[in-house]
Amino acid sequence: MTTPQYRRILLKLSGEALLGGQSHGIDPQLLTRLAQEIADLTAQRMQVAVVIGGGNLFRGAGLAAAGMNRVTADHMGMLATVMNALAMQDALEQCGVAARVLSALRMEQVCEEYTARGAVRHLERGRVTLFAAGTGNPFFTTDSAASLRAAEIRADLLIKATKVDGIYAADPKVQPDAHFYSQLTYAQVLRDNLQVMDTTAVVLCRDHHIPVRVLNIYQPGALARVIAGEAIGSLITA
Ligand SMILES: Nc1ncnc2c1ncn2[C@@H]1O[C@H](COP(=O)(O)OP(=O)(O)OP(=O)(O)O)[C@@H](O)[C@H]1O
Ligand SMILES: O=c1ccn([C@@H]2O[C@H](COP(=O)(O)O)[C@@H](O)[C@H]2O)c(=O)[nH]1
Repeated sequence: MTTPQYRRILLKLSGEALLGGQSHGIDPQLLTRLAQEIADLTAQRMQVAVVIGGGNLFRGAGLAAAGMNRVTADHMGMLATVMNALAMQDALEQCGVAARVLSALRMEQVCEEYTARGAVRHLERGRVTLFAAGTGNPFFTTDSAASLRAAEIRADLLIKATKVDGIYAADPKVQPDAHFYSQLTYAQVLRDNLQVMDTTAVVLCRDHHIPVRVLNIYQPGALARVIAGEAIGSLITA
């Protein structure tokens, strides 16, 4: 086993990718595989915090485009992230790993309320912490929540596990021949308006010196390889 290159990471998992091959909900096999990969990291004494998006269930912008009040729509989006976090908490527990969902919106019958101190305490005790309900505010995304939480808990690295292999000069789903970047700066991502992560998230990571690695969620073993120091996907640094 190689020595981990990081002590505390924040892993942002795409909600939409959790669909796997399904038309809605969560692919149970994909969930179990991801939970096992997270469990493998904790076995190396890594502290792992997780943010899961809500794109497999609801996105506020999509609901608002269909006519719903945007704030209500974003509340639904945030609740979707709570459901995904609860599913991952269960999958982790089935792998024998202690996990806690900490929500930015209070729902004490369901999970704990997020506080930075509470999160760090859980992490230091070896529990995977799942940050749910985004930032707790409408008009934000879970990418922004991931960078905010990464700054609050002083994560060494933010990993964005998404549906593409990394960062390209343009959306590879639109331009399949777009140039792939293995490493780039926060300034370049912002200047070229690369849409893989929203601007707020990139700026927060830049201001708090948090490197960001973007990789493909569908690539089994990618997390362990990154933690061992392999250069998979794309790395954003200063
Ligand atoms: N320059 C780019 N490089 C890489 N991907 C890009 C780029 N521009 C746009 N994208 C798109 O961004 C998507 C990832 O961003 P998005 O925020 O939608 O994430 P997500 O990981 O699916 O999150 P969620 O489902 O949780 O909202 C990729 O699937 C890709 O199609
Ligand atoms: O801080 C936040 C984070 C998220 N939302 C809403 O949730 C959905 C799902 O998140 P994704 O990042 O799109 O996966 C998002 O579309 C927003 O509607 C939020 O309001 N505030």
